[in-house]
Amino acid sequence: MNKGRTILEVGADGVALITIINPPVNSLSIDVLNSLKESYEQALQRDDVKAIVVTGAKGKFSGGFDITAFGGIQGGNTPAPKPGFVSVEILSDTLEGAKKPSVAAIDGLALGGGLEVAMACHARISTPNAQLGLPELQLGVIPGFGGTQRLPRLVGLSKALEMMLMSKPVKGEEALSLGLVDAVVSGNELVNTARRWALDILEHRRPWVVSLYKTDKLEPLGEAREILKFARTQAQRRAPNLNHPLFCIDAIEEGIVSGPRAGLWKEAEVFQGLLHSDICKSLVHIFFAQRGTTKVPGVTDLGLVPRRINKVAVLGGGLMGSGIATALVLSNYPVILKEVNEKFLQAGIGRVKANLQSRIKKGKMTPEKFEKTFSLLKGVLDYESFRDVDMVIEAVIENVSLKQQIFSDLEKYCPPHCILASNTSTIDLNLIGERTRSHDRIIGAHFFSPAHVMPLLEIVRTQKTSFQVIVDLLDVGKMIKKTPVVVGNCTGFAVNRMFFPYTQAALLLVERGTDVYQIDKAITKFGMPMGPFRLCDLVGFGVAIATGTQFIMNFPERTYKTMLIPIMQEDKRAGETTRKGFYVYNDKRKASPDPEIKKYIEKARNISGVTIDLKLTKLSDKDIIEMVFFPVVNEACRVLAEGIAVKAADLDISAVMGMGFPPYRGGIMFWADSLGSKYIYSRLAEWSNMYGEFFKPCAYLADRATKGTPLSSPMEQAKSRL
Ligand SMILES: C[C@H](O)CC(=O)SCCNC(=O)CCNC(=O)[C@H](O)C(C)(C)COP(=O)(O)OP(=O)(O)OC[C@H]1O[C@@H](n2cnc3c(N)ncnc32)[C@H](O)[C@@H]1OP(=O)(O)O
Repeated sequence: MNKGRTILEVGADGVALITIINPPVNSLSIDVLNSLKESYEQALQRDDVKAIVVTGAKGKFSGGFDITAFGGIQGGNTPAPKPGFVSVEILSDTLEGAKKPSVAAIDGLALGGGLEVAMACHARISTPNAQLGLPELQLGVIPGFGGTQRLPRLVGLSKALEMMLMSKPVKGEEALSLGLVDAVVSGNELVNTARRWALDILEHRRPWVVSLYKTDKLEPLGEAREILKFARTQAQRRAPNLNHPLFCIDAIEEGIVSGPRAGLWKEAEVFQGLLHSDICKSLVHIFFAQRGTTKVPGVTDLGLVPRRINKVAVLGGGLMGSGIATALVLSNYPVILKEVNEKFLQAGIGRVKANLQSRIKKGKMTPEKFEKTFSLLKGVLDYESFRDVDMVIEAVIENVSLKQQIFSDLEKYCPPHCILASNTSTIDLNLIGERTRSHDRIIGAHFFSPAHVMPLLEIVRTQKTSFQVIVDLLDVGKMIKKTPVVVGNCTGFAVNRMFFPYTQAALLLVERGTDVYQIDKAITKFGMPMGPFRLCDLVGFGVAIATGTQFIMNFPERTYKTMLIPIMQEDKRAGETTRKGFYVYNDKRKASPDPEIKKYIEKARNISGVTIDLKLTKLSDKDIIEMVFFPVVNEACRVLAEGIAVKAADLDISAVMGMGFPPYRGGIMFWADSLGSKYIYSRLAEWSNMYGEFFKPCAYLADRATKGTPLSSPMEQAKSRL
C-alpha cells in the first residue's frame, strides 16, 4: 500500500498545482517523494503547463521527511534513498533547475524536508501562522534535502545557524522579514497568490531566484569562518556529548568554501551516516514515545470525550501551587488560589505574578497579555467559591493527615462532578482519599518543579479513578502544554520511585569512600543536568528526608539507610536554601565543593558501621554511571512488572522529562536495552553480593536476562495494577 502521494491539477491559467497528500502532516515518505518527482516530470513535459505551485493538503504544507521511515531504514527493512536522490536529483536538478518556475504555497507547517522542498522553489508564499523551520537536529540528523545550503543563502548564516542548531522554527511574518518567504497572505488567498506569483516570475515581473546560488545574504568568507567557529564552540558547550551539530556546521562550511553543489554532496554523506547513529535512533524513539504517552490502552480507546473544564482551584500557594496556577492561567483557565491565611495567600499570588512577569522580561509576554492573564487568578481563604469549580488541584505540604482533611472538605464544598486531584509526589492516593466516598474522581496530578516550566505531568490513577476523569486530566495536560504520562498508584509513582535509587546509590558509594564531587561530575558528563548531590541540595534536605521516610516504610528491604543527610540537616546544612548542603553557595547561587562534608560522611559511616572500600575510591566514570543508574533500571523494571507504567516507552519519557535523563540516550529503558539485560543483571548481582540487598536484581530483570530479551519488550502476562 502506498504511503502518501502527490496529485497534479492543471488550471486554465496554465499553472500546475502539485499537492502533497499524506495525513496527518503530509510527511515526505519515499512514496511521496517518488510521486513528487513524477508529478514534476509530468508538469515539465506538458505543453499546457507554464508554471508550477507546490502545496500541502488540508492546510499543512509538510512536516518533513517521514520519521516513521527512519526505523525501517535503520533496521534495513526499508531501502534508504540513495545519497543525493532527493537533494540533488529531485530538488536541485528537476525542480530548481527546471525551465518552468515553481512557487511554494505554505500553510500550517513547512518543517525539515518540507521547508527544504519549499526552499528549492523559486519563491515562497506563506500564511501568517505557518511555521517554517529545520528541526532535524532534534532527531539526531542534519537537514538532508539541501537545507544546510539553501537556508544560509536565504536568511544569512547567523540566523540559519540559530534556526538549525536550536531547531527553532519561525512564523510567517518573521520568515518574510528574514527573506525566507516572499509574501504573507491569508489562507484563502494563498494558492491564488502563489499561482499569480508563478506566472509573474515567468513573465519577468518577479525575480526568478535560484536560492542554491544566491550569495547576497552570505557573509564574506573570513567573517563566515568566524561565525562558524563561534557556532562550533557554542554547540560543544551546550551539548558536549553530541557530534551531529558539529557535522551540520561542517556541511554548511563545505558549501561556503567549496560551493553549494559540493555542500549538497557533503550534506548527503553526513545525513546518511547520522541516520544509522545511536543518537538518531534514541531521539527518534523519544519522538514517538512522547506522542505515545496519550494513548492509554483501555482508557483513551473507549471513545470518551473530555469534559470542559471551566474553572480550576489550586490549594496551596507555595512553590508548587503557584507554579501550577501559573501554568493554568497561562492557558487561559480561570484559577482560584486558596491559602490558609492572608500572608501566605499574598505570597502565593506574588509568586504567580513574578512567574508571569519573568515572561515579560524574557520577551515572551506583552504587558497587556500579562494584565489579562493575571486577572484570571483570584485568591481566597475559604471554600465558598469552590461551589462551581470543575477541578481542584491540591498542592500543600506532604502531610498525610492534612491531605486527608482537605479531601474530606473538598467533598463537602465542590460540586459532585468536580475532579479532585492531588499534586503529591509520593503519598498513596488511596490513603489521601481515605476519608471520602469520592474515590472515582480522585486522581494524582503530579507536576515537577517549577511547574510552569517543566514539561512532564504524571497522571496517577488508582484502581477506582474513573476513565472519564483520566481523559479529562489528559486533556487539561494537553491544554497546558505538558506531556502527560498515566501511571498507577504506589509510593513515589513512576518518576520518584524510579529515581529514588539514584540518590540512594550515590549515598551508598559515598559512605564506602567514593568522592561526592566525582560522582556528580561523572553523572553530569553522562548528560544529566546535575548529579545526585547537587540535586539533593536543590530539592532541599527536608523534602529528601520526607521522601526517604516514605520509601523506608514501603520498600524497607531495598532502601539504603544512611544518616548522612539527617546529620547534615541537624547542623543547619539543608541544601541550597540554607546556602550549604553537599556544596556551599555564594550570593549568585554558584555551587562550590566543600571539604567540610568529609566530617559528616565519616560520622554517617560510623553510624552505618561500614568501612571504606578501596575499590570504590578508585571507580572510573563508567563504573559510577553503572552503579548509580543500574539500580534505577532495576526499579524501573519493578514499576513495569507491577503495571504501574503501561509501557517501557512511558518510563523513557518520564526519565527524560521528569529527571532530565539525556534524550539522546533514548530514556532509561531504551538506554538499558542498549547495554543488554544480561549485562545489567550480572553487574547488579555482583554488587548485591558485595554491598547488599539494595542492588539485588528484581525478578523481571532476572527473567529478561535469562531469556536474553530486551527489558522494554511487552510483557507476556501483564500483571497490571491499573
Ligand atoms: C531529510 C530531511 O531533512 C529530514 C527531515 O525532514 S526529518 C523530519 C523533520 N520534521 C520534524 O522534525 C517535524 C516533526 N514533527 C513535529 O514537530 C510535530 O509533529 C508537528 C509540529 C509537525 C505537529 O505537531 P502537533 O500538531 O502537536 O501533532 P503531533 O502529535 O506532534 O503529530 C501528529 C501526528 O503526526 C505524526 N508526525 C509528525 N511529524 C511527522 C513526520 N515528519 N513524519 C511522520 N509522522 C509525523 C506524529 O507522529 C503524530 O502521529 P500520531 O497522531 O500517530 O501520534
